[in-house]
Amino acid sequence: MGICRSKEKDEVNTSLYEEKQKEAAEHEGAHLPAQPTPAWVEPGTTTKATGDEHAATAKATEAVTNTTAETTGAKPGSAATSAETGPSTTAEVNGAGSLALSGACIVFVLGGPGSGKGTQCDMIVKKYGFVHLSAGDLLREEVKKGTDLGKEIEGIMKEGNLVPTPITVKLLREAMEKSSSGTFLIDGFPREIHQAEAFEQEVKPPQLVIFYDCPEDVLLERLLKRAKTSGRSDDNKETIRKRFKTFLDCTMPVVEHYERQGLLVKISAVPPPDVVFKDTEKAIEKACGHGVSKEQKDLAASYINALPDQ
Ligand SMILES: Nc1ncnc2c1ncn2[C@@H]1O[C@H](COP(=O)(O)OP(=O)(O)O)[C@@H](O)[C@H]1O
Ligand SMILES: Nc1ccn([C@H]2C[C@H](O)[C@@H](COP(=O)(O)OP(=O)(O)O)O2)c(=O)n1
Repeated sequence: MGICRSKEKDEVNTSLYEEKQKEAAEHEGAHLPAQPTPAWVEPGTTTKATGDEHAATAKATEAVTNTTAETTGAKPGSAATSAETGPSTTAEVNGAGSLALSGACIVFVLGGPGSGKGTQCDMIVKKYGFVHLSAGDLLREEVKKGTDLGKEIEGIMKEGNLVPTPITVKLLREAMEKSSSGTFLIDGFPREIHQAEAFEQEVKPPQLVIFYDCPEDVLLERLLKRAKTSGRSDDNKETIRKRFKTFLDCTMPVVEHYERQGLLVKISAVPPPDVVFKDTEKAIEKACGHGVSKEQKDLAASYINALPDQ
């Protein structure tokens, strides 16, 4: 294995940062801002950094913690304000998970690279009006910004590896908090057990986990076809092979984890999209009810807009 991140690998950031802070204070009297402890790290449980592999994580997570406070406008009780107020975290402030999202209906959408997660999510949104959040898209948006953090993320994705959990969970939680909807499709997440634990602690557990099952030869063919138009730097043969390995090593344990919990619905992703969608519909309606369709929402909005001003 070796390419999956672990809770310990991400915790390493905290200890590296603490070491840097101490060094700076000792040698120059310089002061680095306090770093918020990730919600799942208990005080005093951080592990020691052991190699270069950890340095990349440290740099990337350090960048995200620094930009969090700058970009989020530091809402009360958010991870951003905890940078200023010490050890309190979102989970501590709100209890287990985010209070604002406690009533949300969450569906995780998993499957190998190219299994059709995005395709099915688009169809679900059209029919049921969920908010679709793709972890990969959120990370690619960061890359597009061209920031130091974006460059770090780009390097990790090009290698077919997983971006540190604190970064992905932060991006997802912020996107969820910005939305007024209570129903979310979280696509391409969690990619490893550690991500599932962090999300469940910071936000809440999912109602349903859909797994699109597809053999590698079919996935490869689809991805190579998609590569002609996607413009994605990770849609090349070498990176695709690495992504398959990451999926088997890191994400399949997540699939098995939710299967044991009775939350998983496994759907064959081999047939054409509309056939796959028939099974998708059944899974969604069983777990979340029919919800409010997009048409119903649009209709309601048109009535509200037509009301005369008070
Ligand atoms: N059921 C399917 N049958 C054939 N091709 C599909 C199917 N679902 C998706 N595709 C195609 O496969 C490629 C990968 O689909 P996408 O939805 O981007 O996958 P993912 O989000 O899982 O990476 C796309 O080019 C898409 O058009
Ligand atoms: N939870 C996640 C989701 C995606 N990533 C990174 C690593 C993945 O190879 C890339 C692309 O993921 P995305 O879900 O967009 O695409 P594929 O399912 O691989 O086609 O993003 C991550 O590190 N953590």
